[in-house]
Amino acid sequence: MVCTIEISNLTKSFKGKKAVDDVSFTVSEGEVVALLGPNGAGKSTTMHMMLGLLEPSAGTAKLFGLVPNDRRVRERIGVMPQHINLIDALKVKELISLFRNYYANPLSLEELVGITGLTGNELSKRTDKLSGGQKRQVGFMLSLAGNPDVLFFDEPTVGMDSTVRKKFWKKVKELSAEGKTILFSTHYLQEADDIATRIILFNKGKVIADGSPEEIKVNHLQQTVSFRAKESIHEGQLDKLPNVKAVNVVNGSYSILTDNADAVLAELFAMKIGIKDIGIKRGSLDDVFEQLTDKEGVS
Ligand SMILES: Nc1ncnc2c1ncn2[C@@H]1O[C@H](COP(=O)(O)OP(=O)(O)OP(=O)(O)O)[C@@H](O)[C@H]1O
Repeated sequence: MVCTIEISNLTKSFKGKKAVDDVSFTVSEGEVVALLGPNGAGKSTTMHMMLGLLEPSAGTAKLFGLVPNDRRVRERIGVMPQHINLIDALKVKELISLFRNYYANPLSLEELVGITGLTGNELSKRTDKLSGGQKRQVGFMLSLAGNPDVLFFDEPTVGMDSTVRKKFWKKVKELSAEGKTILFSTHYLQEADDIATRIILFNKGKVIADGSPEEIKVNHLQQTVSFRAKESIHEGQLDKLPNVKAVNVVNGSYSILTDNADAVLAELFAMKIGIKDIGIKRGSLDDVFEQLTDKEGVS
């Protein structure tokens, strides 16, 4: 796999406080990576350093082995920032033409319109007459103008209604199928779970988990083993078992929180307490997010 993005020990401090703290990772060609994390976790700051919009306090960000501000990099990337500022005096169509002129091999206007599905009426509007959601669609279009290999979307779907949001992700999936590398930040765990091949979870400026949505769930998610028992269980007996993190009893039904449900079940059977009505529940990505960010203590 060709390494497209290489982040090494990236750090950014604002007034002595670390917004991004010694972050390292690589992204290979064709990956769809979600940067996930609570407000202020450092996602945008990391992205801005990758794009050469912010100078790192320490460490490096390289794209295609080059510094982000290199012209050869700029020609191969497309960016949809969190706050989209369009030139007010221009009509959408004029703005797109302007952007297409920046690139050696731009997509045609027809291709770009086809991708985002804006109507002729919207294309003839001045950009200051667009709604917030329409501005984001134009931002999406502009990010694709140069037919880039790598796309960066910073919280792309904020302000999009559900229809536009669905269309947007459908298109992103198509772009990914074409082999484009895509990096996006989001607060919406469902989006990350549905779209990303990989999630990098940020908290307090650090990467606290990195893997496919499935790997993150398997490696980081605690499970709940629930059961009833024919024999009585002494108080504290379950808490002493090696893989048990917490025990809850409601009306004779036990719930055990654990990282290893198989081991807990083996221990319960070995106790010969006649366990029955056994259930194992593994939570969602939401639970992982809460567990990991809580453990690290979100400020
Ligand atoms: N220009 C700046 N000056 C001072 N502090 C900043 C600046 N930019 C970001 N920060 C701080 O850096 C930290 C990380 O911010 P960042 O915007 O990267 O987080 P984020 O994960 O993208 O958050 P959100 O999800 O809210 O967009 C925050 O504490 C923020 O206040």
